[in-house]
Amino acid sequence: MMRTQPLKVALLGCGVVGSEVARIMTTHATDLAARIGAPVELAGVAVRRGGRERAGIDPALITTDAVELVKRDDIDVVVEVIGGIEPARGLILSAMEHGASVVSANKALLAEDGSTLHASAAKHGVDLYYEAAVAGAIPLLRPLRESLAGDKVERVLGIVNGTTNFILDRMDTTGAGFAEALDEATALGYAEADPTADIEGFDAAAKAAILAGLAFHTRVTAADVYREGITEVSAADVASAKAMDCVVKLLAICERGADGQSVSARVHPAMIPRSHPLASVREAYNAVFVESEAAGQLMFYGPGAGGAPTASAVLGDLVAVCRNKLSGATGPGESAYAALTPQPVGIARTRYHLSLDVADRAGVLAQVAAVFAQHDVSIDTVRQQGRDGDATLVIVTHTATDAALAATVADLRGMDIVRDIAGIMRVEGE
Ligand SMILES: NC(=O)c1ccc[n+]([C@@H]2O[C@H](COP(=O)([O-])OP(=O)(O)OC[C@H]3O[C@@H](n4cnc5c(N)ncnc54)[C@H](O)[C@@H]3O)[C@@H](O)[C@H]2O)c1
Ligand SMILES: N[C@@H](CCO)C(=O)O
Ligand code: NA
Repeated sequence: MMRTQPLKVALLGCGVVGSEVARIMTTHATDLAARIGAPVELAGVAVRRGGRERAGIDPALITTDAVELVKRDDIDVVVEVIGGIEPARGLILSAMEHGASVVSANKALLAEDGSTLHASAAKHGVDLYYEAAVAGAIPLLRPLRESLAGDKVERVLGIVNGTTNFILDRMDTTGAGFAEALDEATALGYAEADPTADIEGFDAAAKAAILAGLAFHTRVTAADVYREGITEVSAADVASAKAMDCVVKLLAICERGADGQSVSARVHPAMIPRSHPLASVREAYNAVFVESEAAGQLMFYGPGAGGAPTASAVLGDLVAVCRNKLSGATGPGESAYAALTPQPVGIARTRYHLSLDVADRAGVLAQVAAVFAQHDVSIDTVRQQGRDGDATLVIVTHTATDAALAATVADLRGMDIVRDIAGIMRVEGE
């Protein structure tokens, strides 16, 4: 039975994502009503600066006073697509206090202070959904929160930032350096005017924190995530990867520790074999593997950004929270019961690629190998290229801890026979 009284939605922010949310709410109104069981009505749109016409939005709905909008008694759901920590956090908390469920796309806020938002949602008996916050349109958080709630997730591994994937893909296909590829990403509208959050890995680290929290039923914040961006990835690194039939990707990796009591989350560039499915993720696409005990390996792939794809995820959440409102229920809240300990990256074990310029004379390889052995870092392969009395040793290790590799590199740097060390990069996916 269709309820005639509409559910009222307040939209906070009308930028890239917000304008698409408003458009889809209008153009799909009949279908949305049928799927929810009641019409949904856009009851107010908060913008930063008024006085501008916004396509398809009744000017009477526009306000520059988000604070008042979220306090309105008649609002059932608040959709927050402003971004950043404040005023988004204050507005969401106020909306919940006034009885509204919240849909947000705000990874920065969820990764910094998701538990405060979840606690407020629980206290006020409302929903907090945020599928759009990680990997845009790709259904990923709901599968983790709901579909896999009966399984035991062991590892989440993926490409969760489209801008950096675009840049690394260009470096791989054209041989361009980082700066040149970034310029192209900016010109094509993939990178923002200030690309820091993407290229330094902050965006991916926020997403990794959210994924780790959901996967392992533990509170994980952005500060718990080890983070390296892609600004130091050189054309030479990409060429070294190619020589090993690998490609460089910015990966987010969330793992349960071997002790069963800890979790590690990290974001860094890594070489992966071209035969690995993540190697075929091109341009600005995202892809995430989830490995769980009973299900095995699952792969989620699709557009991780953009107005319409992100709005698709927001609308899915809007339908879910509206259905919950009508049935008087709420969806899953925060699940942090496992309370695993977030671990520093030093304990994570990965393989490493490094390239050493050394003097080309008898005994050098043995001396270099001895330093690896001293730190219990086992060498998998060594490739030597001679040039003008010097030689380049391209070494790939077996799995080692970050701490052991760092100590090895520090000792190697102190040796007379080692002229330079370059291309230090983790190797994943083998
Ligand atoms: N664009 C994407 O591809 C994408 C993908 C996934 C998630 N997200 C997330 O969605 C959110 C919105 O991103 P976006 O790309 O639409 O950003 P945007 O900058 O295009 O839009 C944000 C809008 O909020 C407005 N705003 C700022 N302060 C405000 C206030 N106090 N009251 C009302 N409006 C205010 C700004 O004027 C701007 O128009 C962010 O949290 C972002 O991380 C975006
Ligand atoms: N800047 C992000 C947008 C989606 O969160 C990206 O490049 O993936
Ligand atoms: Na998503």
